[in-house]
Amino acid sequence: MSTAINSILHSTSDADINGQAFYEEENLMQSMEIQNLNFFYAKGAAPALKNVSMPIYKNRVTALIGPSGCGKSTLLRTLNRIYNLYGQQYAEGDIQLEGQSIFANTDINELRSKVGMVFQKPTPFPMTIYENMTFGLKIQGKFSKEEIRERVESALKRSHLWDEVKDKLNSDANGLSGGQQQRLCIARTIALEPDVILMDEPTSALDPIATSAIEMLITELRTKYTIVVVTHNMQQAMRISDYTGFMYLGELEEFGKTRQIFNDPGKERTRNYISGDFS
Ligand SMILES: Nc1ncnc2c1ncn2[C@@H]1O[C@H](COP(=O)(O)OP(=O)(O)OP(=O)(O)O)[C@@H](O)[C@H]1O
Repeated sequence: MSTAINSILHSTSDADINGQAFYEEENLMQSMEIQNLNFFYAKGAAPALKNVSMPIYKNRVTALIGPSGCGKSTLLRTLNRIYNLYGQQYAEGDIQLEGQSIFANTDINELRSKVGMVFQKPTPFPMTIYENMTFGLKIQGKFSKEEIRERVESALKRSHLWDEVKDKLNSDANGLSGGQQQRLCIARTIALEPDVILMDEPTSALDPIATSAIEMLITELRTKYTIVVVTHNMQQAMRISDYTGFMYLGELEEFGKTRQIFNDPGKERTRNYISGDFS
């Protein structure tokens, strides 16, 4: 399947337990496409990802689930080539972003501004709230002061943080609560206006109220961004994602609409995992 043919008529019509067809989606676009991807942490090492192929649909939330060590974070980290920071690690196969290979002639900074990342633990830089927001924008070197100010305000508003921080933009970002710090990290990513936002267990360090705020934010953000989220929390995957990939031992065992994966998985192993028979 080529990303050049970006518009996909998704015409499955599997029935749910009540006999309703609810898996249909029309005119679904692909933002990224992972094609026969293998990943190695070192030369000669066993692959951590084996022949993974899957679409990442535009303006949808895709959850990656699976038991510990199955390769969820590894797969996420290939999508903006963050693994390139570590010398020996390499990927084989291809990943396309808007129809272009991210491996061919790619300016890595440009890729990372198009495919932003939010980590498990909130990681504000040791700077003020405002400086956290402007850091990436300044590195790009193409925005006026006024444009930067506008982007900061707009991203903080979209992340529902503006009202809480607008009077203390020059305070240390580490003075914010964990949930606020994570929303700041999301806002910082959004300020760069990426196409895709990668989130690696973005709520696992947060309490239930902060978790709920981030989940609502993710659901809202998908109107503008494509989101890929790694989660161990099956309820969370069901609440926030449109598509789910179940991984097992470095392979993509099953991929589909979240409702289908959770209501009517195609594979015994997926069924066992989501019903808690192994973790
Ligand atoms: N830096 C590394 N060097 C070598 N091997 C690694 C490294 N990081 C991960 N691995 C291995 O790659 C495989 C996939 O790990 P990965 O962290 O992607 O799994 P995961 O599904 O995200 O796990 P978890 O749910 O526990 O976070 C595992 O076998 C792991 O041991």
